[in-house]
Formats: sequence, C-alpha cells, structure tokens
Amino acid sequence: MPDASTSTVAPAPAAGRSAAAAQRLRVGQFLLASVLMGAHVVFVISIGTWTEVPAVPLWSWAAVTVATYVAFYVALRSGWSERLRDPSMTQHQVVASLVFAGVSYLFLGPVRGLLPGAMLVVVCFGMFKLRVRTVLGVALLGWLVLAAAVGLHLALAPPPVDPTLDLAHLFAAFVMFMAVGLLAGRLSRIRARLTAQREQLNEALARIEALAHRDALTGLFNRRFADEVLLQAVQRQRRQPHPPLCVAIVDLDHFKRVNDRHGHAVGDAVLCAFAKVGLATLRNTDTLARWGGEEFLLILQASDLMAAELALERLRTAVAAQPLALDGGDTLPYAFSAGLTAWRPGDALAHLLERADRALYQAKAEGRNRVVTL
Ligand SMILES: Nc1nc2c(ncn2[C@@H]2O[C@H](COP(=O)(O)OP(=O)(O)OP(=O)(O)O)[C@@H](O)[C@H]2O)c(=O)[nH]1
Repeated sequence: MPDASTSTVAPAPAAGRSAAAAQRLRVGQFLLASVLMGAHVVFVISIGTWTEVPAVPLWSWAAVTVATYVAFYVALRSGWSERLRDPSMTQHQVVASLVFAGVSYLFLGPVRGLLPGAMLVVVCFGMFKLRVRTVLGVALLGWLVLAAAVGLHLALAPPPVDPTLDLAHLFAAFVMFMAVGLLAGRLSRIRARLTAQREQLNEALARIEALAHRDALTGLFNRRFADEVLLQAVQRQRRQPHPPLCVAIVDLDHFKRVNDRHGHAVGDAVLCAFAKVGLATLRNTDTLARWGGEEFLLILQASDLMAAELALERLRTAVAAQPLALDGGDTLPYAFSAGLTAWRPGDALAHLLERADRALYQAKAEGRNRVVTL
C-alpha cells in the first residue's frame, strides 16, 4: 500500500532481521554448540571411566560444564542476555568452552592428543562473530588453560615422566590457535566490507524507491504514485463508502504567461513554491502530487466536500499571501483554479477524475482563481 501522506518519504526497506528472528538464530547457534559440548562431555566421561580417572574430579568437571551450559541457555531463552552488548554471548560461550575443554586434558589419558583439535573447533566458532583481537585473546586464554592442564598432568604423572608428547600437543595447539586467530582477521575484514556494502545498497534502494515515487522538480509525489494511491482509495471506497473521499485537480492560472514573461526558471520556481505552500498548508493525510506540467492532484481521504472546500480555500489564501520572491526584491503573485469532486457510489476512478476535470474547466471558464465543486 503506498504511503499517501504529502510529507512522508517512501519508507526504506527493512534493513535487518527482526528481533525474534535474531533471537531464534542465537538460540539455534547455542544449541549446536551445546550438542558438540555434550558430545565432548560424554566422550571425556567414557574415556575417564575407562582409564579409571578418579570419579570426583571427573564428574565434578562434567557437572560444572553442564550447569554452565544450562545457565547460558536460561540467559538466552529468558531474554536476560539482551541487556549485554552481545546478546548471543558468543565470547562468554567460547571462553567457557575453552576452559572446560582445556581442563578435560587431565581426564583423557592416552587420547588427550585429540583435544587441541577439539579446542580449535571452539576457537573457529568465535571467528565468525568476534573481532580479531578478541579471537586472539580467547585463543591465548584457551591455550594457557591447556598449558596449565599439561603442566598439572606432567606434575601428577608417575615417574619416569616423558614430556615430549605433551609439549608437542601444546606447541601444535599454539600454532593452530594463532593461525585461526589470524584467519579471523581476514574474515572480520570481509565481514566489515560486506556490512558496509549492504548498508550502501539499502541506502541506494531507499533513494531509488523515493525517486520512483517523487517528482524531480517539486519533490511532490509523482503521477504514477498518485495513480496508485487513488486507485486503492477508490477500491476502499467501494468496500466501505465512509469516510468520504474527495479529489481535486489543481491548475496554476496563466502559467504560460509566467514562463513567457519571466522565463522557464521562474516558472519552475513557481511550481516549487506552490508545492512548498501545499505541503505546509494541507494535512499530512492528504496527498498532493504533481499530475503533470502545472497541474496537481489533491487526494483528500476521510474528508467530505465541505472539509475539502475549506482545505482548498485555505490553500488559495496561503498561495495568495505568499507570492514568489524574485531577484531584485520584486514579488510574483500567482493563483490556481481547482475542480473538486467527491466519490459517489458506483464511481470508477475514471468517473471521479473526469468530474474533477470538468469542474476545473468550469473554474477556468468562470474567471479562474477559484474552486468549483461538482
Ligand atoms: N516552467 C515550467 N513550465 C511548465 C512545466 N510544465 C509545463 N509548463 C508550462 O505550463 C504552461 C501551461 O500553459 P497552458 O496549458 O496554456 O495553461 P495556462 O497558461 O496556465 O492557462 P490556464 O491553465 O488556462 O490558466 C505551458 O507554457 C508549459 O510549457 C514545467 O515543468 N516548468
């Protein structure tokens, strides 16, 4: 439905997802991360039980991990996270996951070498959302937790201790984490470029839509848009005749003379001055459009003929009170004639316009600078 007000600009297209869709996406991403973390917890408990890791630290680790994920879920679903700068809590989730994963190095016995790879997946989760510095920061934190777990593992291991494998894990984890951090930098630059391009496209689209509805000279709605508004108003009138609909064709008087005496530029300035006075004088539920040349169409929705006549008289008085200021201090008075009519049951759009046109013709014939109602 076109915007029928005289003063509003065509609305820009919706620029982003709705809040509900964004929330759904956050919860979806969180559930995916939870499934992966859940699988990790099951894996660690299985390996830990199999390798006879003491039950208390193993199950405590699992309980704290699960409780933390439940807390994240509640924070997301309840909307509490909306108060945070990042309502998806990506950074919090990545940090928590890296800490829990890092600690699990202590429980994985002979398969602990798999852990740096699993932690890398967590860091990768962050790189789509977080800034480079943050990704590098959380990756380093994850690595430090892993390093502490490796240190503790070596300290607790019965002698003789061979640290080669564990230090190799640590080295590989450092290289992989930092590499992903650097890749995150590239990704973040691409993301920033895409965001800027999307904003530019949205702005361009809004401008194009506005231009498609507007007359280039006066800034009023153009004939195409007025046609759409009028057609929809007539269709609505057919379904529901009340409140009434009035239409006026407004034509500037002796406009050819203005052009001939003062030049086309002054003629253009008169058209713009009329548009300005019209926008300032009419209600913003009325639609004033340039119909062509020095002719304008005024659609008054929810106005009966008496109200419409008053509106046009108000416009006539305003136009008379504000002649165009010319260079050199002179002023150029101008006036208009208007043919006004109201929609009648059975009227098609063409009937309405034809009656308004006849009324305008009569106004011109009766001496101009007046409103005739038919
Ligand atoms: N400056 C300017 N003139 C325009 C524009 N569009 C149409 N015109 C002029 O408007 C004038 C209209 O002249 P006519 O149709 O003879 O009407 P009029 O002189 O206003 O006479 P009445 O309508 O009978 O009062 C023509 O001279 C057109 O060239 C425009 O965008 N800018």
